[in-house]
Amino acid sequence: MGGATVAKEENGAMDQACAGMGELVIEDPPLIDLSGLDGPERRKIGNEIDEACKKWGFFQIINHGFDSSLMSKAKMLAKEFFKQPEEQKLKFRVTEEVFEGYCCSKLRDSVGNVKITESTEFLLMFLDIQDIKKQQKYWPDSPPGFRQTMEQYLIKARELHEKLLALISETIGLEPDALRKASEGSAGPVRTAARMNYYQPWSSEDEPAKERALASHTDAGTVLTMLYSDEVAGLQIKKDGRWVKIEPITDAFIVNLGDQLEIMTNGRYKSVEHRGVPDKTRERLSLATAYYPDKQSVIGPIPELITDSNPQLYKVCNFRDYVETFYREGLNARHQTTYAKIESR
Ligand SMILES: O=C(O)CCC(=O)C(=O)O
Ligand SMILES: [Fe+2]
Repeated sequence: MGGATVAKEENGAMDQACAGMGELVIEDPPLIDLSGLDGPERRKIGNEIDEACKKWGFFQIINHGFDSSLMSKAKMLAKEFFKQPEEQKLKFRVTEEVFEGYCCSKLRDSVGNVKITESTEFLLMFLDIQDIKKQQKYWPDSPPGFRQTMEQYLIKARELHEKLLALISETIGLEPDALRKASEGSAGPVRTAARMNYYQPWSSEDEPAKERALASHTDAGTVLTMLYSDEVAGLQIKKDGRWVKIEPITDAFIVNLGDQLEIMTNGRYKSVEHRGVPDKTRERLSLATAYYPDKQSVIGPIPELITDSNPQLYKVCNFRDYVETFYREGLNARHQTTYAKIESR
C-alpha cells in the first residue's frame, strides 16, 4: 500500500520484553483506505483487501466511517473498568456455565472444565442482536455509561464487519451476502462480541515477558476480528516465520481473519497467528470485536469455492462442537482449522 505514513515510535521496552520470544521485525500490514468503498473505487479496494488477506491474513483500515468519538469513549470506559478494585471486577467474572464477563489468571482453576491459558486480564461481552437486554445481564454496569456505550459500539462494529464481509464475498466471486449467510447457517443471526484485553505494565526484570503476554493464537471462533488498540504498541503477527510488531495508527482498525473464514473460503485465506505483548512502563488496552457464527450453525467451505483444482480442504462441522473443544483445551494456535482439516489434503 502506497501513500500511508506511519509514525514510528521506537519502543525499546517492548523489544526487550520480547527477548527470548523469537526474532522481531517491523513491517506494516497493508493500510487500506475505505473512503471510496461505495463508489467506483470499490473493486480496487476489494482487490487490495484480497491481496492483504492472502499475503498477511491482516490489514488495517482507515476512513471506515466508524465514529471516532465512540471509539475513544469505549476505550476510556474500558480502561476505567479495569482500574476498578478487583472485587468489583470479579462481580462480573466468567463462570463455567457462562463464559462471558471478566477473566484474569487468578480464575485459572475455578472455571470448571474451561481451560484458561491467558495471563492477561480480559473482559468478554457478547451482543445478541435479537435480545440485547437479556444478553446484557452479563455486562458490567460500572463505570456508568459502559453498557450503553458498548451496545452502540457493538452495533456499529457489526455493521462494519458485514460491510467488509460483503466486499470480500464480491471480490472472490460470490453474492455479497454469501459470507454473512455462511456464518448464520440456517440458525439465525450471528453474534458479535467485544473482547477487551488489559495489559499491566511489565515491570519485573525476572519474570519472562511471555508470562505476561497473550499467547500466540489464531482467532479460532471468529469469522473476522477487528482490533482497536490504544497508542501503546503490543500486537505482533507471525509472518513468514518471523514476528512482526505492529505500530498502532490513530483511529485505524486492525482486521484479521479468523479460523472460520479460512474454512469458509476453503483455504483461500489463512488465519494467522498473533499475540499481545505488554509494554515495560505503560498500561495497554486493546478492544477487539469479533463476528461469530451462531452457535447452532454448521460451518464448512462454501460450495462455489470447492473446485477440481481446489478440492475441499475442510470438513463441515457443527460450530457448537468446536466451541466446546475450544473451552476444554484453551487458547491454542490453529485450533479449528486443525480440527476441521481433511487429513489427506
Ligand atoms: O492485544 C492485542 O493486540 C491482541 C488481542 C487479540 O489477539 C485478541 O483479543 O484475540
Ligand atoms: Fe487474537
